Order: sequence, then structure tokens, then C-alpha cells
Amino acid sequence: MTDTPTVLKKIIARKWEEIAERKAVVSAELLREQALAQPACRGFVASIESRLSKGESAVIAEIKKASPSKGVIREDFNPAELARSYEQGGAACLSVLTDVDFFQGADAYLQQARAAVSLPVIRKDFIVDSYQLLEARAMGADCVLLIVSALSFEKLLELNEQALALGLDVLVEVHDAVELEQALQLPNKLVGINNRNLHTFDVTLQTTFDLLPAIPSDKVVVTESGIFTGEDVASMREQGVNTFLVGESFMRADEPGEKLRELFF
Ligand SMILES: O=C(O)c1ccccc1NCC(=O)[C@H](O)[C@H](O)COP(=O)(O)O
Repeated sequence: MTDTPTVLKKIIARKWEEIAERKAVVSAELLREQALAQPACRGFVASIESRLSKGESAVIAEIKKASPSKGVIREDFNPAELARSYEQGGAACLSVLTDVDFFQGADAYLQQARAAVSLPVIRKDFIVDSYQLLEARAMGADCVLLIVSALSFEKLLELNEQALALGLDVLVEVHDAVELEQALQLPNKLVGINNRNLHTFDVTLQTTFDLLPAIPSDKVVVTESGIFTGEDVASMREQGVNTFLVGESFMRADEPGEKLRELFF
């Protein structure tokens, strides 16, 4: 009997096809030239640390039109306007979904959002190949996401090194103790704990609380997914977690930046 592929497995399988299609249009060599011609990144980690050092929450505000678990989340979708709203609301950084097939994202959305503000931006996608790092740097991203469950440990180390060498910051994302053990072997400052199980879509903030004790105090923990209420925010703060990645809750609000301010400041 064969296992039914989970959504994460489907996304990764499609990613490899997408990479092959894109490589046929723009070679890795050309992309590298474009990546190396970019100005310095804006400092994703630095922006978070600056907020934390002032005793504030650092909010990574996500621009996400749709998702596999929720379908279309926001019809009225203008990345530049959303970015401005988030900046005014007090965001430390932006997260922009660039995956086309499962999130209705686009590389252009990242560029439009970033051009509208001075905030650093993470390319939120499913990175499995160094070509996507070159793409990220070439399109202007300041940070990339590396999802431990999507990569072998060797690939994780390799992509992490390549991303850092390109001047990108990296948010390494885990969901359980085994993945966390791998993530902690990287020199990175940020450790993202995704409260969403990417295989089943189950979301529980308990994931962050369970993994937190194993994380050294020199790391910055980013709690990701499922943050909707003041109580959610307070429960994280009580445990010393002050960096949040939030998407749906803001995206469903008429004024996403106002919602951000109301929840966090
Ligand atoms: O959101 C999904 O349905 C999803 C499915 C499979 C892989 C990843 C998925 N989402 C990416 C994220 O983790 C979230 O966009 C991000 O953490 C924000 O979460 P939320 O605040 O719950 O929108």
C-alpha cells in the first residue's frame, strides 16, 4: 500500500517541477549575476533584534492571499498597500508568500511590497534548491525560510551556508524536537517554531510551549501560525516569546495594520 502524500509532500514535488521550468527560462549563471548585483540586504534579524532590545514585540507581518488549509483568505489584495498598512501598524518585518500554485503568491508581490516600505522582507516559499536562493536575492528578498521537515540535514546545512554567503538572513523553521535538534546545529540567530503541522494542518500554540525549554537563550524564537487573539499574544509573552509571524489574522482584517497595532501595541 502506498502512503497518501501530505500537502507538504505535494508542495515539494511541485516545487521541483517549478524549479526545472524556471531554470529552462533563466539560467542559474544569469540569476547569480542578478543576485550579486543587488544592493545590501535590509537586515531582517537586525530589525527584529532592534525591537526586542527596546522591550517591544517584533512582528513579522505576512502578506498571504490564500493557503492550502483556508483557500482564499483575502480577495482585496494589493501587496504595496498591505505593506504600507503593516509598516504604519508597527511591523518589524514583512513575510511575502511567493508560492504560486498553493498560496496564489508571486515573486512580483514581494517586489511590490518591499518597494513600498523600508522594512526587510522574507521570501516565504518552500526552498529545496540553491536556484531558489539566487532567485530570492535577485528579486530583492532580505531573508529566506528554510523548513527543516522539507530538507535532509545535509541539504539544510548546504542551503543555509549558501544563503548566508549571498548576504541573506535565514529563518530556520521546526515543528518538533527532532527538527529542533537539527536547527540548533546551525549558527543562525532565529529559530522559527511553526505551530501548524504542515502535513496535517493541525495548529496548536502548545507546539511553541513544548519546544521552548530546549532552546538556548542566545537564540531568538519566532512563534509562527495560529496567533489570533490578545490571549494568544499574552500567553507567548508570559513564556518570554516576543517575536511573532502572523498571517491570517491580519489578512482577514479590513485594515491589517490597525489589527496588528491592536493585537501587539
Ligand atoms: O497556511 C497553510 O495552510 C500552510 C499549509 C502548508 C504549508 C504551510 C502553510 N502555511 C505557511 C505558514 O506557516 C503560515 O503562512 C504562517 O506561519 C502564518 O500563519 P497564520 O498566521 O496562521 O496565517
